[in-house]
Amino acid sequence: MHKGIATVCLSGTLEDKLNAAAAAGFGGVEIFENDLIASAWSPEQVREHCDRLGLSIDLYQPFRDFDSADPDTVRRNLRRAERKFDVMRRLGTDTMLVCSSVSADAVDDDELLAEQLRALAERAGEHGMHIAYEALAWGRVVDTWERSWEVVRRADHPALGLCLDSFHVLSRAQSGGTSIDGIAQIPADKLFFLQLADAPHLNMDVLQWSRHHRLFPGQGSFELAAFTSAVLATGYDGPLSLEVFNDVYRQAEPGRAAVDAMRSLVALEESLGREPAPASPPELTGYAFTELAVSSAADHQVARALAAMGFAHVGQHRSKPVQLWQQGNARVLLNSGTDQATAVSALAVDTVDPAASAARAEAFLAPKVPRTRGAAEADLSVVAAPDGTSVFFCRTAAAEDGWMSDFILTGANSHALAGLSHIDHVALAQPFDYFDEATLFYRAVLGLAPWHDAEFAAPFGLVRNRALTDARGLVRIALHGTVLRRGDWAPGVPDPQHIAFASDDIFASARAMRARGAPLLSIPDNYYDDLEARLELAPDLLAALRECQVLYDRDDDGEFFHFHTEVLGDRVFFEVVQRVGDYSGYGVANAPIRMAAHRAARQA
Ligand SMILES: O=C(O)c1ccc(O)c(O)c1
Ligand SMILES: [Mg+2]
Repeated sequence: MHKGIATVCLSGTLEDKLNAAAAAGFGGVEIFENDLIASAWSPEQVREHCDRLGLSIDLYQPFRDFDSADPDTVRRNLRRAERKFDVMRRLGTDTMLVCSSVSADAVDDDELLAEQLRALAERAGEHGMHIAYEALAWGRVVDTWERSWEVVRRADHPALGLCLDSFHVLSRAQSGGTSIDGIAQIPADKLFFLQLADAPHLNMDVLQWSRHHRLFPGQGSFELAAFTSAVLATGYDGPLSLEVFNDVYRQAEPGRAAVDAMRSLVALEESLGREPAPASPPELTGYAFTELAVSSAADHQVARALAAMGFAHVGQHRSKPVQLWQQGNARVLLNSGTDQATAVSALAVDTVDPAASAARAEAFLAPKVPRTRGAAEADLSVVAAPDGTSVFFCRTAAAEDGWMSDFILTGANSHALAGLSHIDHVALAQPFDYFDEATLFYRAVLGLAPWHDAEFAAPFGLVRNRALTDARGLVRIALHGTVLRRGDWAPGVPDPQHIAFASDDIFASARAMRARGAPLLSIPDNYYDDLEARLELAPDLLAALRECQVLYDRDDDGEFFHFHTEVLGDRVFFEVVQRVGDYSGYGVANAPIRMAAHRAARQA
């Protein structure tokens, strides 16, 4: 389908926005008048530039509050509209957006409102143009799509139709004010335009919600696929046009934001099952490995910690300063060949079809990471996640030509000295500005689904957590970040990252690691006193938790046990977890305890 984007979604001047939209592969744009008025280009020059870029101008939005109880205001608005039809002719566009009025003098009479819109449509028709009428959720009188349809139906003019905007419809539907049920019955020739935006569920003033928090489809919680399907069921075949007002995207580099936006439409089309969509995500079977870039100073520190946790140095890369450490099926690469401070530099997922995974990543515009590779080394596909972490597609089971054959085995044994079996999850702090982009990236590229969302009060600020996982829970990625960053007081671990390993006997793992001298994190006694008060744990269990410094959580599905190492380098630590029953969370309730404990450990 024809994909468009409103200029309000992107940062910069009109020229910046058009160039970014075209580079990301959009076929059209909606131009908001302010962008044109501030442009040094004449409407003809804008049109020529769009032609050169292969962009159509699908819609022009020149003004608000058209209708009025005051006849003189209506007369002036009609005169102004005539001038704008002229601008639209010069731009080469034929659809004008008119939103329902938010003004105190908005017409509160469907018949009169229909008459005023008919007068506008009559003039538009004379210029070969159309009016798309849109109900704003906070419109003074018309605030649902049903009411806007009633008015358009009454006006009964061929040059007047509807613009549906998913935000207005779905935000109102959340509070029960409207529903998508009747949309499919709108005649296609009366549906002139479709604007798409997602949003997180928030309980706040709808105008503020719309102006600051809209998101690209797939980044929020709205049912965009159901909404869009209802619209397409009418027979609508106009543009799918993104209209996202968002504080981050309005400041972000427009080229990158436009790619993110395009990714959201490709994903939406896939969920509609209409287009020749990218092949569905190949099944993931777990983590092949996680790679840490280690600074030379921390190099030995991380290796020592892994050894004390029961890992063995089982392999050395043939051509790079990279070590493979392994315990059970948990594999960690230590790469000392970068100049980076110690950090998670790559995730490698095991997929049943690495080539198909890579093709899917390409279809979703994931940036490829160029690699150097020695003779006879595995040809691995790598893309960059929004925070810069490399994502590899591997198939560890394919022993002959798999990634592990790039390593010369040391002969060390990888049996589970401390009971670790595999990587349970990887947790990555996200820069605030990339949080939503990262959600969509992992959702689209890896086919993960957003799972647990949580916000919690931590010692150094509110933290937002979002975990994404595949259907079987074999690849879990936990994203987190501060909701707001202010000032430079930074006593916590800056942008922490951790790798969590699974154990099926957490106490045995903790004891084994302690005996081997692992740098495990101490937990305050207060925590265990509170656990006892809250959860009435059996005395033996509580004693074991306290002795082993293990944190505990439970919910209706099961129980969760976990403990952590101290921070290695500036920001990385390890976690060991045990899931019991169907517990699928991450012990978020304990995160503030862990953060305070990391701070205390650094001061000690
Ligand atoms: O926030 C607004 O004013 C506004 C303007 C135009 C739209 O299409 C819309 O959905 C909202
Ligand atoms: Mg809109």
